[in-house]
Amino acid sequence: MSCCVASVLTEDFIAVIQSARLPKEGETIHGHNFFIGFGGKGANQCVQAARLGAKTAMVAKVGNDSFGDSYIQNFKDNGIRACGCLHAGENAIVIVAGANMMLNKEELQDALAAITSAKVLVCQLEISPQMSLRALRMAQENKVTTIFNPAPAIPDLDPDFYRLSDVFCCNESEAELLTGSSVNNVEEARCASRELLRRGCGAVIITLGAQGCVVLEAPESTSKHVPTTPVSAVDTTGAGDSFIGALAYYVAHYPAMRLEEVARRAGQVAAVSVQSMGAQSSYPHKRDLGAELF
Ligand SMILES: Nc1ncnc2c1ncn2[C@@H]1O[C@H](COP(=O)(O)OP(=O)(O)OP(=O)(O)O)[C@@H](O)[C@H]1O
Repeated sequence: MSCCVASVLTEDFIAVIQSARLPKEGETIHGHNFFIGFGGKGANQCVQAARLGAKTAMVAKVGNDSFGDSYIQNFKDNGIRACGCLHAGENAIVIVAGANMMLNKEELQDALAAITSAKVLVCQLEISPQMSLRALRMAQENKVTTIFNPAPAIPDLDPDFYRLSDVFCCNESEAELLTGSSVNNVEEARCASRELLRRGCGAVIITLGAQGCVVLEAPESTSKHVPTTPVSAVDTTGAGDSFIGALAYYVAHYPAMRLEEVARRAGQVAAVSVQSMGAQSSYPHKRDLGAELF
């Protein structure tokens, strides 16, 4: 039976509805599966990194309500240190994200120890761009490897984001918005990666769904196409976050590994995630994956 999956992503939650086909405009049809799961890009990325075995901390702001409480509980259930805006040392990976744009610089300052003692910091654009930039600066000044995911995408990205990113990782549509050129295939992704690298990042990864990703590292001028495992995809929601969470895990745990190999392994983790429904609900644990990935 053909199957459609409609996913509604809010910043914090994801609703997934499965039906035989998509409804036409104005039409009501029956779905045969519906569930709500936890979401938010930063949260997804953090959960994936934690499930692979990384010690993770989340710098986030959640509402003071039952949704916020269950959101925090979900972090705890996944072994992630989180307490609204948290203070923690000794984490391999820190993810800065937020349920809203209200995370302020005092709260970020409270997370300084967590950020500067981590091996890797991952930021997206779920908090205000100024707070993301500030967090990236804190990391860079303390030699913490930075991974920046320019999502949700904005066209007029502050140029400092490129200079503060050791790894700048985006998908096709984000690359397209940022470069102004179409990115629909490997060749176009290679061009876009050159343009993004030129803006000052240490490396660029552009993910291409079932086609894997393109990796370009400074000072190289030749990008690498890293194919992914062909799988039968059920629901690709959150695949990009699974990829980034895994990327952070491998960068933190295998610092000497070539980025191309890191991306190959992250792609294999994400390829597992597309074989079941939802975002976090589909993310594999280390125990679910082959020993060759570790
Ligand atoms: N159909 C697929 N088959 C195998 N691997 C896939 C498939 N779709 C995605 N992946 C893996 O997941 C990675 C990220 O996917 P993609 O480029 O679609 O991210 P995305 O557009 O940010 O996803 P989303 O917005 O749904 O989270 C890919 O580089 C690839 O490794």
